[in-house]
Amino acid sequence: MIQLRNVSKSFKGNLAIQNLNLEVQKGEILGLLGANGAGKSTTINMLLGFLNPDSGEVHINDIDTNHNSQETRKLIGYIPENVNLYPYLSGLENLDYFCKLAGLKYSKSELENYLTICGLENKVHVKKVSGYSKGMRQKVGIAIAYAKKAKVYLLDEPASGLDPLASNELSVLLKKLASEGATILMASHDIFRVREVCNRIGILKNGILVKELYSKDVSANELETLYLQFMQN
Ligand SMILES: Nc1ncnc2c1ncn2[C@@H]1O[C@H](COP(=O)(O)OP(=O)(O)OP(=O)(O)O)[C@@H](O)[C@H]1O
Repeated sequence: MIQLRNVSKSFKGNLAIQNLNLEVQKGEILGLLGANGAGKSTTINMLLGFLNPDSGEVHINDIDTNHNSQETRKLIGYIPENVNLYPYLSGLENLDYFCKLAGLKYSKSELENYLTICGLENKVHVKKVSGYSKGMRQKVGIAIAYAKKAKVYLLDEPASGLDPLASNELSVLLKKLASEGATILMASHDIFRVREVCNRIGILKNGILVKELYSKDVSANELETLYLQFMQN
């Protein structure tokens, strides 16, 4: 579970996050929408324990990320927009390497299975990552988190630059992870993808959560209109 309570964060006197209260339950996918500079990455960086809030509390599964970041990071799978992998290793070798770094030793068939579950076609498991598309690298990134038994997934702009098929595959995978009990927060500019994949949506503007709603309560067009209204006011 993710919890932010009355969180504020400023950089050199400029407020990036103002009094943010946000919860994402186990099994839920929350989409954080907002323009450039709204505070989405700052929120994710506080959840990762890379930034400390000036005030308020940030918890992952009831553990404070500010004081126990090593512990909370073990619970988190972080998927940045561009997943960083070793290009001259295969997907399988990358997964093996990152699992070993985390102290996990899996058999080849277990590693293959994680990649397959995360949607990477069997025939490319042993191909060098340098030839992978962005979507394929993302699947390996998610497989690494999955193999590490992440409880919480944080995704920053996951759908950006993906073609519609890859983007749809990502949605299916995230819903599957949530159905297995993962807590997922994704920051995005993609109103339509967020509505399609997330149970709940938060709109951030200048570091303030100006709206929270359930995806089922709005059509894509209504969400777009609402979002634009907030951005223009
Ligand atoms: N390390 C930093 N030093 C100074 N200012 C920062 C730093 N990180 C973020 N900011 C500022 O905090 C505010 C929020 O930035 P943040 O990167 O969280 O927004 P964002 O919603 O992720 O934007 P984008 O969609 O462009 O990634 C912005 O005004 C940004 O300039």
